[in-house]
Amino acid sequence: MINPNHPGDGHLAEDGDVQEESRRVNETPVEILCQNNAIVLKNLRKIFCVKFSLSPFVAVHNSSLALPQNECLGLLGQNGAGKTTTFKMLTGDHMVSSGDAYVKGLSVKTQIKTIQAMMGYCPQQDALHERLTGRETLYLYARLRGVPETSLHNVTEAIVDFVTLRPHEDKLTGKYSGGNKRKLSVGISIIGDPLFIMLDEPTAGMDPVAKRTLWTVLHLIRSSGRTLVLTSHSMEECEALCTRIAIMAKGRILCLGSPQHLKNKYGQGYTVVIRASVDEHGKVLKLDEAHKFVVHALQKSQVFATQEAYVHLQVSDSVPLSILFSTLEQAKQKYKFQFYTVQQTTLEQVFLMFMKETFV
Ligand SMILES: Nc1ncnc2c1ncn2[C@@H]1O[C@H](COP(=O)(O)OP(=O)(O)OP(=O)(O)O)[C@@H](O)[C@H]1O
Repeated sequence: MINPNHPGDGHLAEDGDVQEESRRVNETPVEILCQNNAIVLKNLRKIFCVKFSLSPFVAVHNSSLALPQNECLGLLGQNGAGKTTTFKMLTGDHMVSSGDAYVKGLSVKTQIKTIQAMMGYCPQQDALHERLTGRETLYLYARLRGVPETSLHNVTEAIVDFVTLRPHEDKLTGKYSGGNKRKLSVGISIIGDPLFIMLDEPTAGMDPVAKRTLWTVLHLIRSSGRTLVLTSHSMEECEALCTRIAIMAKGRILCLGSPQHLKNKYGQGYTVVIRASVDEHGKVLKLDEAHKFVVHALQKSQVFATQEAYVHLQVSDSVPLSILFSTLEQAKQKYKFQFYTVQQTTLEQVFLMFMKETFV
């Protein structure tokens, strides 16, 4: 994807929605943007000076967006896309190189202390003291947050239940599993009922039950008028929690919108998965022939990924389902593959397609 607006700068193209949002944010005075939005990024840029390298490294290129209160923004992208760097400029962990970001109308460059007082933060690496128990940790952070002594017990008890740490509250955090450490870190971030909650990969390493419980908690928190920003590698998590998703690559926001909008825009059609047969020596049989037959017969389809005995095809929704199924049945008879599945494109597939297109 070539972007004429950024010559020599990675040549990645932002989609129309991102360009429109950037134009709107950059042309509107900050005071007006901040009246209607909880968080505003205005040409936010981060450059790192790299040791032993003459050229500085641009980790985040001029990001601009405005997020209304009571929304949850998900930053998605491959490793090194610039999610954490963007995030850390909002929390004050990284200095901004140029541009600015505003939280409730306050600049992260000049008013970060006031912003931090309104913000809960779950960093990517758990910042826990391993010789304190979970309960002691919550007491410590609640005191630091300024929770009155008389409320300490109730506040910490509620959080222990919220993040399902009751069976582990009196164990030393140094003995916690990775998932329980994440639960405690998320618990710390919601102490004091902050207006803004920043979560860097909040559910990494959690089991599926704990994850879903936490999604419910975060959903409730957002419904009560809080604004959330999270980074995640889980599309399922973004679909469950985020009202807006920004997909990043090489320091740029490439597309922006609600999960449904992104699916409608990029995920039109069906994903077909074919599982080929395998002989007694583990050799995959006639997978190439089978998908070539299907792609040729359907025309509006393409191979999206192959993996051992599986091939994933993207099929346009202009192909009638009757034709799609009869073609797949014919191919199944002809090439004797084990089975096939047809499903509507998910957000995960949108993301993978986007990344594939971006990095070819
Ligand atoms: N302190 C630093 N000095 C130099 N380069 C850095 C620094 N921190 C991050 N980077 C670089 O900036 C780029 C973006 O990193 P960042 O941590 O924001 O990515 P990410 O999208 O959060 O990735 P991940 O999903 O792996 O956490 C990477 O290429 C990284 O190597």
